[in-house]
Amino acid sequence: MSANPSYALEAKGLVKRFGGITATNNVSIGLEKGGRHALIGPNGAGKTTLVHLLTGVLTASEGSIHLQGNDITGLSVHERARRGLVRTFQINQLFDSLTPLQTLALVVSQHSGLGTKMWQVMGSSKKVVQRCEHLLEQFHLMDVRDQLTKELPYGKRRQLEIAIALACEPKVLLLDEPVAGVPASERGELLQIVDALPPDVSVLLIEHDMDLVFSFAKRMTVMVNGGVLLEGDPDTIANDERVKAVYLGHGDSVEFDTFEEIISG
Ligand SMILES: Nc1ncnc2c1ncn2[C@@H]1O[C@H](COP(=O)(O)OP(=O)(O)OP(=O)(O)O)[C@@H](O)[C@H]1O
Repeated sequence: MSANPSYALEAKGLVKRFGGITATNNVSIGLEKGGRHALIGPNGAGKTTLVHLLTGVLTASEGSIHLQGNDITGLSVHERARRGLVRTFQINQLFDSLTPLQTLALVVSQHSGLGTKMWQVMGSSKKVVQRCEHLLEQFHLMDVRDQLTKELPYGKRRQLEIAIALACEPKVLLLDEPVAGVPASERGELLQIVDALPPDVSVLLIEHDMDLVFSFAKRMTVMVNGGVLLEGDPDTIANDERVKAVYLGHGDSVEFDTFEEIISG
């Protein structure tokens, strides 16, 4: 199946069945090159399943996925990441016991094909050092660069997660709930960082926080019951009665309150 050349990432007719449950039902989505696209929908709508299909964690029952015009439907997670499809992950225990500088040195040197003996690499490769410093600055981590990650405030950990993803030089970044669990006092810095992501990186944001969604996205896809209810610009989404009804129907108070505020302007 041919791909639309204006899309960095394009999924067509994705279906995922788990026994009798259809978690993703004929989903098509196109992320423009350099796009800022949000994927929203109530709990159980199928967002996580779709992300797993896009990244290759799950294999689609039907449908196709193209990255930069190339068919990646049958490729592994690793091969998709190597081609530039990167998802943010929660920091694991390995990174917890390192500092942000050590973590980024490890990721950058591995990504550059220099291996994981980071201190040798740090000492010998000016390129790795410069890239780490740039990332630390870009993600507001300079002040905590030498602190153990497990001791960082939660907001800084989330910033490091995005920095790790960017260290892999993605063409497409799947940004998975970047502000989930971050206290209000630490959100401002995180929002600035998300806003300042490089314009040439196409971003698909999966998020429940409607303030972030509406301040970030130029396009949105709303999923319900495994399918796409509507795709459009933020105004179209905010003013659509069906979208409003979905959020009302699910009675999710946090989403409903913020959504109502946005709709009522
Ligand atoms: N491995 C699985 N086996 C069976 N059913 C599954 C599996 N994974 C997901 N589902 C079902 O698919 C549907 C979609 O779930 P999914 O987690 O993708 O939704 P979601 O939109 O990400 O929800 P949330 O916002 O709560 O994370 C749900 O009904 C869920 O129970």
